[in-house]
Amino acid sequence: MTAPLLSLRGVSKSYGQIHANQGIDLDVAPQSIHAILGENGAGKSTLMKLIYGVEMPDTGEMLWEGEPLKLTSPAVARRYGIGMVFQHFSLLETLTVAENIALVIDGRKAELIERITTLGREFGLEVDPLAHVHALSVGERQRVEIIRCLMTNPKLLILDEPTSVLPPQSVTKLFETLKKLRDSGVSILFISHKLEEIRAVCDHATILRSGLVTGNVDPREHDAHDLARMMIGRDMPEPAPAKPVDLGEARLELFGLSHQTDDPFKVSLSEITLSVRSGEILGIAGISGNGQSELSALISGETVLPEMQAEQIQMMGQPVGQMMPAQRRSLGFAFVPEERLGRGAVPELPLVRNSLLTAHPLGLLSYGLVDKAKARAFTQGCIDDFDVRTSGPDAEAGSLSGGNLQKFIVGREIKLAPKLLFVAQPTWGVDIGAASAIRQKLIALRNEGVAILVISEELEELFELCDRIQVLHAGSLSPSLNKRETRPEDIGRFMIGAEAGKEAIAG
Ligand SMILES: Nc1ncnc2c1ncn2[C@@H]1O[C@H](COP(=O)(O)OP(=O)(O)OP(=O)(O)O)[C@@H](O)[C@H]1O
Repeated sequence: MTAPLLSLRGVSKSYGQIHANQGIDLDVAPQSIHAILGENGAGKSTLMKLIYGVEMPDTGEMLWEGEPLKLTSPAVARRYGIGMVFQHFSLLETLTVAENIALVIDGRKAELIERITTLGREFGLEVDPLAHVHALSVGERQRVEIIRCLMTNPKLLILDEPTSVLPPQSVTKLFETLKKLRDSGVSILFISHKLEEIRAVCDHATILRSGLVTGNVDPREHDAHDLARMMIGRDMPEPAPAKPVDLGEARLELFGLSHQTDDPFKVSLSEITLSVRSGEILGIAGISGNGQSELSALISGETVLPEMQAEQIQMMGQPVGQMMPAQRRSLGFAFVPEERLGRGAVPELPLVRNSLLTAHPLGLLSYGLVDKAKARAFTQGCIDDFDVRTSGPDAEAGSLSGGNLQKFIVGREIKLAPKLLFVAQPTWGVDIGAASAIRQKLIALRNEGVAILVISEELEELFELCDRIQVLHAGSLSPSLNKRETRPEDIGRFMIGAEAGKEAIAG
């Protein structure tokens, strides 16, 4: 290979007892798209933090174009030409694109607008510099983040799971952009759990397992199955088939539910009708920002309806529109919110305390006090059953890697033995092995007669999991589509609103 742009030699980083990166050797070639692959908690984010100067290695050395590299902060990294686009965007919603960029890039406004437009045209990152960020789709926001990074003229661009937030159309566009960037001389480090994407866009892949490099391959020469084996160290389990189950009673029903909002950042819902029965999984497809969070809040009880609409949401045959979340849970409802930190778990609290948030009715309290032994046993059960990689029940939720925290939250809710389970983005950020384990558990629950509602942006996931699918677009829900009679393209048309008003195949 030509002399590397960036080299790491024997780089290690530990957090207390946890060896997040151990003796990492890595060479990133100029003009390459280089994937970093690994299970949840394998150490990918830690490695990126070292390369972007957010953290410093305990031992080992880094070289930039053959010269020793010491990064004491992201500002130093940027001076070398290392840029990073984070998974969670950092744009201010009330400002325009140009104003956001002006916060970090020097230059007169007219000049910045000109540069934003030129870069956009050159790399397929078109976005209106005068648009307010709140009015942009997720794909457009990501383009703004990438443009902002490009305006610092990076030689190395780090993208942390850039496709997890994007609808399929934008993923294809992003890949074209990345190839153009590579051809113009930029190297890209790309973290993703989606093996097919890595095969489509990357020319090199480094695989991490438990903080160690376990492989360096050309991903185009290996199929997704091979890559998965290198990541998890064993073969992938086959998906569990959904058994034919006699459908039972309706456990969640929404009757023509409309909900208006004056908030310009929120979506009003119109005439939402759906029903989930015992023994089935209903999926809600759609690009986020089309009313998913508003619908979730209404179902979970975070948003309570006025009295006249109380009957429009029913759980286990009872009107719940006016009930608080805890009352709904007492009927046998469990919920995994999309946002793990803050909504699904409190980052500063240990896992054992996070168990109590929703599992306290399982006898974890006695006479109003926490039964410590029971709470620990429940938490340890979740950790064991859902293969949560952590030091134990006392670990702070915020110290778990994203995917491991997701496994913990899904596990906690499943262990409540709900009658009705609502999961938003069940495998967001979860690695391929754990994602298939979570899906298997959901299908097993369905086979046992639980009613399950899933919101997901990943069509493949919905096709694997669901019996029926409905698509949410601009606050309206499509008719129910029976999975067996539906193709992904049919769903895709509803996702972009092209099918609105047409009759669909009833499920
Ligand atoms: N600030 C921290 N304090 C304690 N432990 C940490 C910290 N940051 C990371 N870890 C631990 O280091 C290990 C590697 O985590 P890292 O976030 O790098 O994994 P990852 O491969 O990016 O995972 P994911 O795909 O789930 O995001 C994990 O065991 C994690 O719990």
